[in-house]
Amino acid sequence: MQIQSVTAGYGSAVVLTQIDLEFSAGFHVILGPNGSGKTTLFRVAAGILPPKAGQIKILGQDPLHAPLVKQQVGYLSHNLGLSPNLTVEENLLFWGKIQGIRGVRLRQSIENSIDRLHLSDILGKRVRTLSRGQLQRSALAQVLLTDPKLLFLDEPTTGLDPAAARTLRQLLRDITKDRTIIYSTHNLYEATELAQDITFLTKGRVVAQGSIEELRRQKQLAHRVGLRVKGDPTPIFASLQVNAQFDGSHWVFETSNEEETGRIVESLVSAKITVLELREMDNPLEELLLQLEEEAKK
Ligand SMILES: Nc1ncnc2c1ncn2[C@@H]1O[C@H](COP(=O)(O)OP(=O)(O)OP(=O)(O)O)[C@@H](O)[C@H]1O
Repeated sequence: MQIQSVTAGYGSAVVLTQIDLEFSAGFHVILGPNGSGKTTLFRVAAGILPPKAGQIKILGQDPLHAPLVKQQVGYLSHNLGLSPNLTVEENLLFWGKIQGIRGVRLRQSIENSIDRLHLSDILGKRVRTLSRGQLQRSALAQVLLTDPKLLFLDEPTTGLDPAAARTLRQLLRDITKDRTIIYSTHNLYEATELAQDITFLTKGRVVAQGSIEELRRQKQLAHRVGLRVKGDPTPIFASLQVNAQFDGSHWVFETSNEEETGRIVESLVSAKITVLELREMDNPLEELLLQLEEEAKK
């Protein structure tokens, strides 16, 4: 999907300014502070909110001129879009009919959704009686009913316990193939785990985009690496001019990229130092987010 020179907002207020983005099949994460415009970007990109300027292309078509293309779009919003007084199954049936699915095809789609999202135990429950995790799963089942090729998921794991969030992430990984998933979250661990690339929004503008490695290079972020070893690594660190500090369990040092880390580990192993553990000491996205927020204040 493509977002071309888009400016958008509400009434006279401009929220997004000159956004140019292109997303191919795969998993794309949008990060940004509260109010930076992530939901607004989703609403414009999904063809719900018309842009003030610029153009959206979904599978090559502008949803404002070719509204049928919106059938290829699934959008899981903050409010989840379920009717509270209907049961989960009634919601699925109702949504399927609104989307023009009927008969055997509707039954099959509902069964697929029930299977994928483990809904069989709660099918007969009224939505207003569901827990947060059950709500999220039901809403996602509804979104997936039409088998959309383009999925917008606005903070889908918010409010889920760690096990439920992990289950949902696993499911999303399973369905990514052949789909474009655009995903917003405030959870940096989740972003690191899932993202093929990351787009940072600040004050309605794209301030950085790329894979984590690309962003690290662009913003010259150092890797802070911790090594737990058996043996004395200090002679090797000295010969490689690595300034490593022992923090009580790990030798911690900065490297500029993964290749350099690899060379240090190889040297240690060649010198018969056993490497018990290698870990990244900081989440690079956290560093990046803080750096971008600082830059935005200037
Ligand atoms: N329906 C609306 N009418 C007017 N202004 C709105 C509307 N929805 C959002 N805004 C404003 O647009 C700006 C961006 O909001 P948006 O919800 O897109 O941000 P966000 O990055 O998704 O935030 P969060 O991380 O808190 O969910 C905010 O200043 C918000 O007040």
